[in-house]
Amino acid sequence: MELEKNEIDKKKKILIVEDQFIEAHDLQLILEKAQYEVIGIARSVVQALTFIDEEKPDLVFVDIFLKGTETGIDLAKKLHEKHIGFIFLSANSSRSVLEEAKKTQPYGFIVKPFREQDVLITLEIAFYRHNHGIESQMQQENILRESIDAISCQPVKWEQALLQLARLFQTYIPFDYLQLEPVHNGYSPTGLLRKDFENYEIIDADKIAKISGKNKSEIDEIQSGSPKHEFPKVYYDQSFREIFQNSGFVRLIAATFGIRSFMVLPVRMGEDVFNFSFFSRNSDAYNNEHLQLLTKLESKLAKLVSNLHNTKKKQPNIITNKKVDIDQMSNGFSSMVGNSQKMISVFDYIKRVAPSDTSVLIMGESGTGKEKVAQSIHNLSPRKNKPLVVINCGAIPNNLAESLLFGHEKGAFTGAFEKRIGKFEAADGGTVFLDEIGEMPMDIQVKLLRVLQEKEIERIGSSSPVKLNVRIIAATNRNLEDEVAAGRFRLDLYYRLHVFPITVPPLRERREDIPVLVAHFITIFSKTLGIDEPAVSDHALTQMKAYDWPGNVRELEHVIHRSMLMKDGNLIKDIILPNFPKNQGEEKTQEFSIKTIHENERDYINYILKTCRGKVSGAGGAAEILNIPASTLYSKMKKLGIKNNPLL
Ligand SMILES: Nc1ncnc2c1ncn2[C@@H]1O[C@H](COP(=O)(O)OP(=O)(O)OP(=O)(O)O)[C@@H](O)[C@H]1O
Repeated sequence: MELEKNEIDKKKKILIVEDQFIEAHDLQLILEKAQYEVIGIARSVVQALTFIDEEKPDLVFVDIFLKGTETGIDLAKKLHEKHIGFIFLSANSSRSVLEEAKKTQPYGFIVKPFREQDVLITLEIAFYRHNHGIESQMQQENILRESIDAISCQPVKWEQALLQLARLFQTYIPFDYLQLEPVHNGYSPTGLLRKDFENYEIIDADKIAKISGKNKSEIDEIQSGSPKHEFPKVYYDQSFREIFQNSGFVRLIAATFGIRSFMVLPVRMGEDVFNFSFFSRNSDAYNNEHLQLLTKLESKLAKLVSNLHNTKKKQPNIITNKKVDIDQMSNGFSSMVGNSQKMISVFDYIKRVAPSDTSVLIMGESGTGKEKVAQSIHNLSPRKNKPLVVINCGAIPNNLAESLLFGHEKGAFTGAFEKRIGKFEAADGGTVFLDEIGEMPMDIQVKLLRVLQEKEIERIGSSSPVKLNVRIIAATNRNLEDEVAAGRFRLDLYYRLHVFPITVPPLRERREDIPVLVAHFITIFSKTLGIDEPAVSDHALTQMKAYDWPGNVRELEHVIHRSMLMKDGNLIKDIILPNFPKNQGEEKTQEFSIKTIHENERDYINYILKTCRGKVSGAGGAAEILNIPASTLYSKMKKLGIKNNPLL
């Protein structure tokens, strides 16, 4: 960890925010002994902010529970906005507090009473994460800059370039609808609506008119009557509700595509302004980091737009409203399928993390596809032509673990007749996938930490370490935080691995994926069995969608295999489902997670009503936004059992 040691040599400035005198003092002694400069001890958030303004600290230790009206979590939110790293100190590790605290993105947690070594290791990790964060932000910016330049220089059509841009942005700034629109020249936008992981539909003004049921002149009017965006801004929660009320245009887009947050960057090109608007169906899709990244790209985007605009003028006959396959390349996803929003997010994360050397921690229940995710990351990385070595940490006998992972020299122990290369060395240049990392023995965890930190291993019986270049991907179906709390997993290792977490959702939370997974497994098994692909009856599909899938995708795979062996003719009529009691050990949210049209309609009306604070009729009311008479809305609400609460 050379980087951290050098940084420590520069005497990092640390602020302690802790109202317990003895604990604050102990911490100060530990830090000063380790050559950190403690700039002060604040007893409250107000005091802390004064210290922060006067002497910008490099890192802050924050007690979660502080005297006064504001807690350590309130301070953490402010530190996050100021890009100052912080570590929480807490005696209380209740899950709800931990969840709240985690949302503020701390660099670490220390549970009181703390030991000196816990403090120092957590600090090292914190500085590593801080530097790593800055590094990866710069990497993202560089990749985007270069790629936008590359798109600008290509002699491609306007829509093709936009699709490339959408694909590029999606990895760094997620969106469901991206719109590029000149501000002064009437309403002639080009929008891209995400259909699934790789497909976008081009939406122009005619299409918006068609989908929203308004004519073009009405839309022009809405557009010209809506406030213009002067500055780059993120709109979510309250600010989204306000702009929703004030801007007919935002209401139109939100109602047409089910949008709940957005971010806009006005790109200036001389007198002209061109808005880049990213819309999402998630209410918390965008943050200030996204905005900063986007703002830094303004000049590149201006150049791109002026190039594209010129191309567009020369090509009046562009084809719009066409579903375009954005990525003709093979996607590298190790034959993973899924088109639910949740799996599309997983694919986005994979694509984003694959090119770097960042460690990845994949979490999810057994059989959800964690190993597939690891394979995909490897296949999409520059290491793809080097080995991917899979190690099942739960299956290694304790006494053999070290030799198996790190190798041994000849004669290192009784029975070591020959020198043996360990799994890590075998993966040099490639990736090590540590499956079931939660089951790794404690003494091996220490050695793994060393591989991660110092990038070297030592074979048993050898006194000289071997330098290694491996990327670590780990997976677990256990809750590692619980394992840490129970003393079975090292906190420092957890933080080292948790740099880029990906959670693979259980199948019961993405039942929309069942038809594509079924089709996928049918194709595979038909090939191996040498038979024609059978059809699946509606009844069988309904059975599968209603089942809880405690064994996730692996269980679905087995069920399809069994059903194909027992099928009647060329049709799978019934599915033989294992006799698991429903809800076994798992929380069950709904009988069917795929919603009916009525349920969707009810959710959407409820959402609009909430946005309009319960106002049904008149200007700015839900009926106006939904573009239906108020009487129709009232009868729909009655039919769908919607009770309006004007205080919402
Ligand atoms: N999205 C997917 N598309 C296609 N096949 C999948 C998908 N997800 C999982 N599978 C298949 O389901 C089976 C289980 O997947 P995998 O082994 O990756 O799960 P896992 O989460 O690593 O399981 P475990 O926790 O038991 O190690 C495999 O045969 C895999 O090919």
